[in-house]
Amino acid sequence: METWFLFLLTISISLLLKAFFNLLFSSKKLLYPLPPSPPPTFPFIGNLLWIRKSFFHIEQSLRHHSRSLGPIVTLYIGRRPSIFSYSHARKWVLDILIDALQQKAKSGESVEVLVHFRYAMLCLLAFMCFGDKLSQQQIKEIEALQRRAVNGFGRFGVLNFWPRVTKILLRKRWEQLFQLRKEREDVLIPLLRARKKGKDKRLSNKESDDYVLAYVDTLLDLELPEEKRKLDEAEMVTLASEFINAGTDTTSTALQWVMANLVKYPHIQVRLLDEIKQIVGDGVEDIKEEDLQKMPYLRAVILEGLRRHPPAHFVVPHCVTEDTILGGYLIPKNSTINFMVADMGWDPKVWEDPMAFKPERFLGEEVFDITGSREIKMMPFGVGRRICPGLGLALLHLEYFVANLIWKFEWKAMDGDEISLEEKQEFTTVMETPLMAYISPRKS
Ligand code: HEM
Repeated sequence: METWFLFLLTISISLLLKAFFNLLFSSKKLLYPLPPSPPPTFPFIGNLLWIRKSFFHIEQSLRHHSRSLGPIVTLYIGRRPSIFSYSHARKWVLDILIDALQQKAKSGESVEVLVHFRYAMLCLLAFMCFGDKLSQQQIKEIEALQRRAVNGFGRFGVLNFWPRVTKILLRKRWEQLFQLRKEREDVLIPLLRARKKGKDKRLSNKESDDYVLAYVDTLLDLELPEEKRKLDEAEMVTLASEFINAGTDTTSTALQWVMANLVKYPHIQVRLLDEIKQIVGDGVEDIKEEDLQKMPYLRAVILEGLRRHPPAHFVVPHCVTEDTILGGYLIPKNSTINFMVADMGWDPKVWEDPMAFKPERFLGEEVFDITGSREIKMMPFGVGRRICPGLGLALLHLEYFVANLIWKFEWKAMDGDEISLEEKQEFTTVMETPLMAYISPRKS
């Protein structure tokens, strides 16, 4: 009798709970549109992609149906005759950066460089994305949104799991997520519409030097091949902000690490300056992009920076598409895997004295293959078909800004200050103690 009673009690409680959850789900306040459930075949990665979709509002599963931002960015970058096409934008951003640093140099104060690097990269990527020089106010708005999104990665990450449950238990967090998305649309949709409106006028001006093909131009033209439809505004906002986010923090973090090492090891700074001087001679104002290719030591400094301090210690999670044996272990189909990017670059079996900053290890007969297509000794941009599509752009930006920063200023640590290379995990792996440097204009 007692068992029978317990059984009935359990059933009743379950039904009550079910009714309660149903009520909650149908309550107006909680009515956020959930995208379709995660695809069944990829239990974990499916959830990850699904949450990205819900976060970024790509309801029509851009990524799942073999579309992804990576190929779209590659498509975009590939459509320009060369990445050098944005030279004037880079020069514009370089001037903004140099002006800001010059102010600081005049005041004699030390500079927290990351703030300036981030702002400069954001101006540049926003220009490439929307095709226009945005005002300081617009850049600040995008920056604030970006910081909130990036900082929210950890907080919102938990919503990957059991979304139906977290919708009840972490209701506030879901609200914040959707609020963030709305604010982002409020800022970016007007930029998108302005670009769309000016399209015909721009196309009639296609042959002029001022013409630029912006990332959003390609999104406006794009038709999803499987679904035979154009992207909607929310999807474009998602992709535009992912373009900006993916390129800003990574590049400015890498730039900070390289500059920190050049401050810490003045002999490397001097050697780099000598190389630049040898190529461009005295008295030139800026280092031009076409000069960069003649500077092997500069390339070596950048590569050593990326080896020793890769901004991403992991890649985006990948999924095994078939059972695979690796190092004697079976990795079952559909497992989520990742790669220890930083540890690969620090492997003493591959790199001599791996924790030391020695750019000369990259000076040799052969040009180092950072894509890992011959052998993988390090992979700061990932490898294979999901390799970072911004790789070429990132290397160009790093070389261009480092060369000009060293050409224009002497960089020193604060008196008696030891530059600490301790790391801290944010969206990227940044310096725990941000670089504070004294800079003084070089006498040409
Ligand atoms: C120093 C700078 C950069 C570093 C270290 C870096 C690194 C990476 C890494 C490790 C990945 C993951 C690759 C994988 O999952 O296998 C990635 C993906 C990506 N990166 Fe970069 N990146 C940088 C700059 C850029 C720039 C400038 C852009 C574009 C403007 C960009 C756009 C992307 C995109 C769109 C993806 C996703 C690719 C996909 O889903 O297939 N990145 N990046």
